[in-house]
Amino acid sequence: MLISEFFIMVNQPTLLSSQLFYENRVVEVTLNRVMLGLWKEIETRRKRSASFNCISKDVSYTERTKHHCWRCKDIIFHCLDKAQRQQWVQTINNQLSLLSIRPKRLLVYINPYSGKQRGKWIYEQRVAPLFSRASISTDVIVTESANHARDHLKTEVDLKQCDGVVCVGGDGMFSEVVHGLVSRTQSDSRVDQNQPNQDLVPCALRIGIIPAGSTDCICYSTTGTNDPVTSALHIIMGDSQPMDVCSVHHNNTFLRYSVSLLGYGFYGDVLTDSERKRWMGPSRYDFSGLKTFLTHQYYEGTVAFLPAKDNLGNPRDKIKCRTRCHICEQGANNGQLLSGDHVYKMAEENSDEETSGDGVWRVIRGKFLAINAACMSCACPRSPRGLSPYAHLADGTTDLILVRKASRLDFLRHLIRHTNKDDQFDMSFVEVHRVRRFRFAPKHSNVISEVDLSETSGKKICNQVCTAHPNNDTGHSNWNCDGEILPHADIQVSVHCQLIRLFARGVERGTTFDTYTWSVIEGSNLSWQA
Ligand SMILES: CCCCCCCCCCCCC/C=C/[C@@H](O)[C@H](COP(=O)(O)O)NC(=O)CCCCCCCCCCCCCCC
Ligand SMILES: Nc1ncnc2c1ncn2[C@@H]1O[C@H](COP(=O)(O)OP(=O)(O)O)[C@@H](O)[C@H]1O
Ligand SMILES: [Ca+2]
Repeated sequence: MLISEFFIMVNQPTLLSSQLFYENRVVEVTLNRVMLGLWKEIETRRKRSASFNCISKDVSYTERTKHHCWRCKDIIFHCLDKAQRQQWVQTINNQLSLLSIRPKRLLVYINPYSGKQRGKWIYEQRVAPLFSRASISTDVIVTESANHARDHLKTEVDLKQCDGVVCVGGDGMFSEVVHGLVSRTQSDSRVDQNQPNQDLVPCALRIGIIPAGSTDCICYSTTGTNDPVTSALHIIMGDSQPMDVCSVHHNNTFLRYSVSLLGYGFYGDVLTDSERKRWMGPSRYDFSGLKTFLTHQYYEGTVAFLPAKDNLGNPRDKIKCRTRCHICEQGANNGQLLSGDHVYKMAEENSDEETSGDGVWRVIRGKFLAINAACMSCACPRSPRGLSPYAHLADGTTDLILVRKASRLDFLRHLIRHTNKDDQFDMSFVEVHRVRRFRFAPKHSNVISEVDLSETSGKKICNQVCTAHPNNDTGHSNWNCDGEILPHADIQVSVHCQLIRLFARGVERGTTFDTYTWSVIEGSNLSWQA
């Protein structure tokens, strides 16, 4: 018998209690009602013994490299006789069948070219054996070209035949799966994605990420690590983490969705340059990053944004998004309130504020080294706290970071702060706002005057943009949208609160809950503590 997690809560009704043998000692083992586990019977040479394997978080969690990592651990008990073993096997089996949150059938897409091109190896060697031990059946597709996974999900798959979709690769591969699933869900529900203000229908299936990419920011920000085994165990356990998705439009035409970084200026230029250097693997970003830094290009334009409600905090409040985050809960509640009542703030007469049906827009013009929107922290191995360390995964907002023109040295100081504990926003040329929607128009935009004419705020903002700087000709940058280059610089962005769900549970607080430990208590009793 093999159990891969044994999670026992105190004060729960006891289902089964027996004296078993553990490492040559007699121990009292109690099975409580709340027991999460995966298991299957295994052949054992000793007919009168049973073995339990436990999934627990790695007890060596104090080592920094092991932080937030989960590992498979084994505990072996020996039973007195076959009947006792069968009773345990059956009781646990019954309990497991009640855990409907755990996926039984998964659709897996592997990008064989992600990162260091080890996606297939990582899946086959480290993940597939765990799925099979958990009795999860899989349908595995190794992609043959870009957008293979997206188009397959959009048109071909019978989504009712699986309990979740797994992508093996980087942020780009995750983005493909998100596009496939979100678009499919909208077309099945006859929702038009081209309307920027359209409420979208949430996706029913959860998505799992087995990290094998170059940045792995989405996996890292939702689990606290980029470890494939940890991700596999989150999938097996049936964890669920809601996540915001930004829709990006140009001229009332849908362009793309984004879940992590939307970056114009610095990150757009890094990506544009790095695409030509894919052969370098993940280090292309460092190379292009250095090159872009030395180029030190700034861009002129106008940003207009709709601030988030005050109860969602602000990007510098030091409240981190953690498992079962209260801010994200508030965000979801706000969303429900707002759909019934779009006006939450009275218009104020101010030349830099525009009113629309759902609040007060603020308009900022300037010369920017970078304009970044982080819908989540964007923590990744390169920047363990991320682009916006206090951004939330599922609050319905994105943190809009405006980095104005500054000296090379100051910009370098700002960049370096992404890699240490210093506050990257505490600099005179950087400002950050928590927003629900925003627009950007580069200077000299011809197109923006046509943007969303149905909306009062849109019209006023566009007029301002088009008349403010009639004769400048600074070049445009590109938007980096989760690692894809957007074809337009003029964009409108709306955050859709909790549009998708991941097989993850967010980053957990501290270390006490991180570890499931067990101990043999004096008198040969065995108990577990969470
Ligand atoms: C001086 C060191 C400065 C380090 C600054 C690091 C900031 C890193 C923030 C990263 C945010 C990542 C957001 C995620 C984006 C991904 O969706 C997206 C796609 O990922 P995929 O290829 O895996 O599919 N990835 C990206 O767009 C890559 C962005 C990575 C940017 C790295 C920039 C490195 C900058 C180095 C500057 C060096 C200056 C040195 C001067 C002496
Ligand atoms: N079989 C394939 N051949 C070429 N490109 C692919 C294939 N499968 C997926 N892609 C594309 O590769 C790009 C990068 O994928 P990703 O998994 O994010 O790797 P990385 O993190 O190294 O950038 C994505 O834009 C994705 O659409
Ligand atoms: Ca968010």
